[in-house]
Amino acid sequence: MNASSVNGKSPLRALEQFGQSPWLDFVRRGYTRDGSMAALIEQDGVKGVTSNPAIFQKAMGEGTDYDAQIRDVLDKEIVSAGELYERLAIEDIREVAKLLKPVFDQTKGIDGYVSLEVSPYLALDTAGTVEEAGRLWTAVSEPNLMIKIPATKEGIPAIHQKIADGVNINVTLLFSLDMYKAVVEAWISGLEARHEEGRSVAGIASVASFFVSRVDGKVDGEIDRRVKAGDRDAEALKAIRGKVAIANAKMAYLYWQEIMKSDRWAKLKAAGAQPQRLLWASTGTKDKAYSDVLYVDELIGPETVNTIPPATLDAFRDHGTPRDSLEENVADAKHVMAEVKRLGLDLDGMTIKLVSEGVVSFEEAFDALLGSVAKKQNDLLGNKLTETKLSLPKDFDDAVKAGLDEWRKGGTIRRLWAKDASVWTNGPEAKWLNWLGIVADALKHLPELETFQKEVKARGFRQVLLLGMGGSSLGPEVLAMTFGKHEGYGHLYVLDSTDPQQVRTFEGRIDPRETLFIVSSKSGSTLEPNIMLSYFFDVAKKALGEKAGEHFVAVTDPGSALEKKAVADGFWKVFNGDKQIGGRYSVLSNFGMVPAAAAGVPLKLFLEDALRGVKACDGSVPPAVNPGVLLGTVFGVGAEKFGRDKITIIATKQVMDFGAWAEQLIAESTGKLGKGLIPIDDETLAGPTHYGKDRLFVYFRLSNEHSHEQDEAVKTLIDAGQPVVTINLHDRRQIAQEFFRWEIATAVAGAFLGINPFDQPDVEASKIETKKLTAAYNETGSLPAESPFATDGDLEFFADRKNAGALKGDTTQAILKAHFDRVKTGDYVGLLAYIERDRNSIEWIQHIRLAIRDARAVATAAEFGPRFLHSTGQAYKGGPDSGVFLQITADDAQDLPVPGERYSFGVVKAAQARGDFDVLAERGRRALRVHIKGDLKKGLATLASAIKAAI
Ligand SMILES: O=C(CO)[C@@H](O)[C@H](O)[C@H](O)[C@H](O)COP(=O)(O)O
Ligand SMILES: O=C[C@H](O)COP(=O)(O)O
Repeated sequence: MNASSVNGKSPLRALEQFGQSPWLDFVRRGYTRDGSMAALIEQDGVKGVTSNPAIFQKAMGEGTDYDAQIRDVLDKEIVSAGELYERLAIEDIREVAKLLKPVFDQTKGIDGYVSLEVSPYLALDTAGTVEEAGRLWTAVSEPNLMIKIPATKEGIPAIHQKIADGVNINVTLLFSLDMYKAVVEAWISGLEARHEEGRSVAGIASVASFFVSRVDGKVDGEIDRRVKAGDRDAEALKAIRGKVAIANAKMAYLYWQEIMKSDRWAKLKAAGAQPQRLLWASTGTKDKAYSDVLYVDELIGPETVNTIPPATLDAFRDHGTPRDSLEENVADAKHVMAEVKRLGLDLDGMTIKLVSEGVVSFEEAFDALLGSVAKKQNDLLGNKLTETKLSLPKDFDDAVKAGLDEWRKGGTIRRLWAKDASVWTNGPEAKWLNWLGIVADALKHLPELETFQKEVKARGFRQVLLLGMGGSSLGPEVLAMTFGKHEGYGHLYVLDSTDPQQVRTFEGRIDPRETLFIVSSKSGSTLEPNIMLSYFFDVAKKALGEKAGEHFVAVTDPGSALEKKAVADGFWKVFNGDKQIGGRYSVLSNFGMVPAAAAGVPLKLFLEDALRGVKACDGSVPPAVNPGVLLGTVFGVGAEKFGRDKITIIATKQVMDFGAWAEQLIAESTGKLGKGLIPIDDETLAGPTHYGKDRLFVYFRLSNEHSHEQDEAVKTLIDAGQPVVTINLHDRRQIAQEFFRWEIATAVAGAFLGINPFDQPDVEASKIETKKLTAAYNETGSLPAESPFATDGDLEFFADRKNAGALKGDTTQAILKAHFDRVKTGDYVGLLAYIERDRNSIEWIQHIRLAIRDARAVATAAEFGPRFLHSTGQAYKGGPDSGVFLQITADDAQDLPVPGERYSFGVVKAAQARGDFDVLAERGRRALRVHIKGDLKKGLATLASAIKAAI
């Protein structure tokens, strides 16, 4: 038996004789399950348990204790790291609560509690704390649970509220007498509020966790600093070293005794309330010069709790000195406090600092904890998640790490999820963020989509033709290209052009009698889908008569002109979008899901994959392991710090159309105010010498495709020091994950660039210019006259005065040479072709872009109008002034009328090209338009030779 035993009991067991309840400041599943915790309760008289983020970080961050439950959860559900942590923590807390229940019963609810802390991220958020405290209380649902709320300024009203709600509360991070007084007030007034409302105040337990050792840590540090600096009060300072924390705690106890004598308390006590006890926390000795049981020995007194970490508990059991120490030497304690004042030690300032440091250190512990949980989750999910590998030069990699840490410290991904516009420009961003919740929403409405899918199948459509632009067409196009045709469903075609020949080609691919037409337009007022609708409705009417509407479905925002038209024309169905989701962020909403349903894509599986992406990018997943933040940080840091703003997307064959969607997302979101990222899609891979230092490569790779050659080529780039992000998809369906991940990444990159990633001012500008021109046409029957500044055979050259002035020359080659000679290192060349996007023209434009890239080692973009106007067009006009553009227009061999309009498709396309050019010119961009007269094929061939000769 130990020398300090009392009445034959171990020092630990003896504490109860002095009215103190020892609690254990520790939780770990293995410890609970292997009987160790039960032994402490039974043999050592431990009467309660506390947890905190740091404790859980140690428990969950190491070992395999939690793997079985993690596996079990992941088998059944798709969850975020935050949700997973909560499941684990709740299970731990419930298991401990069960072990402590006998103590709770025996002590009639005085002891036997286990504490679970609200997220430290909410420490400065009253409403969030109130909500989470209530949620955790309900989720654990054990009578002997205490919810821990920190004693911050914002925590105080939450404490009041939750006590009034009848929740057991452990107030944590309490360092000063003043704050303790505020806590007591919150507790007592919370009970009073209940009492006044006639609700019972019995059985509501509370402790105020007064932190001890950290106070000495802070004060002693200051004392040491002053002594070292030769302070004239050095001796007096040394005399109180290691004594302030205990004296401070004793002052709190004196205050508690006063309260217990107050009339306010007497009333509540008479009504059956139980006192809020002081709990000594942070009682492990940090300074090795002191006794390892100092903060237990000296703070023993009636109606108190000491929550003791395991090592201190062992030490106290071994050589603690139980005695009534708390009320001992009170005069000395007062003297110490007086000395603190006299010696000018700023205890108030230090305790304020301790609170904020305490919050930060719990946040950091929580970050680490969630990081470990996310990592474990990723490991266990394996191939169910896409995989990302960064191959960045050292300085780039370091800057990315710094950027991620900046996001971690700022809690920025949580702020993004909370729709906090200060992440970007403090502008109207918050109202464009409903895409964050759209997948969960779509899953809720799955039955509606599945019914539609069944009906489509039952009606036996053989083709599905989607009419839409940009955000309304590019996502569906990825689905069509990536997933192909599904048995029993029609082939999905996506038309996003006003080129008469292109429209005609699509018309030739369908039979209106067996086609389902999907007209997609968020605004419902976009020119292209409206005229495509007029045209194809006419086509359908001719084939189906009055029943034409039954072959049409509209996807549009509620109340749009398209919705009205759809109703008036007897469309089969109208699906609504969400007005708080912009087009390019809408693929996982009805804008992607309706065509997916019509094409027979397995919706549930697709959305579940999308949900995996959502959960992986959740606000609870720390930046370093959050795939969205990671990619966005690489983009943002690459552009801002290294000038690597050409996001060059290399993809394996089966997933290559993703680039066309990503291109719009990136360019339209970030390319504004002279800043931005320029996506370079589908530019065939070459050797390192063809690339400048402005590139960042993303290798989007379906792992089961045979892409050995591409892999090797990418490796060569990495070896040559080019930065490459490799994204491995294990299944095509994981495109769904990547959709969401790239949306987050774009929003994150936007934050790094300091722009609003949800508007598109310059796209609007060209729409206005086009409208002016088509309106003029409707009035006059022709577009405003224009004349080329030069003509060479079948090629005519147009430009604004400034560009024309810089492009002097009589021959095609001379003009083109002058134009391409304006290309500098770090620039990119954009070929903007307003012609039919068919195999020949795609081959032509690819051939030319590669020739330019190889001759000038610059990035190239090959785009078709008017499609790109709703996509990269934003960045070309609003982004960095590093683009050199060659617009290509041509005579239409055969125009196509737009039913009900004076203008034709050809006129619209011409107006769009001119509107586009006018805005480029107005923005001072280096641009030239070449118009091919007569035969297109011949004209393209002439142009190709001239370009090659000019570069
Ligand atoms: O607040 C409670 C109990 O209510 C404790 O769990 C408290 O968080 C811990 O005692 C401290 O965080 C431990 O502090 P320290 O030993 O790291 O200074
Ligand atoms: O990216 C969006 C396009 O500009 C089309 O807009 P919309 O869906 O309102 O027709």
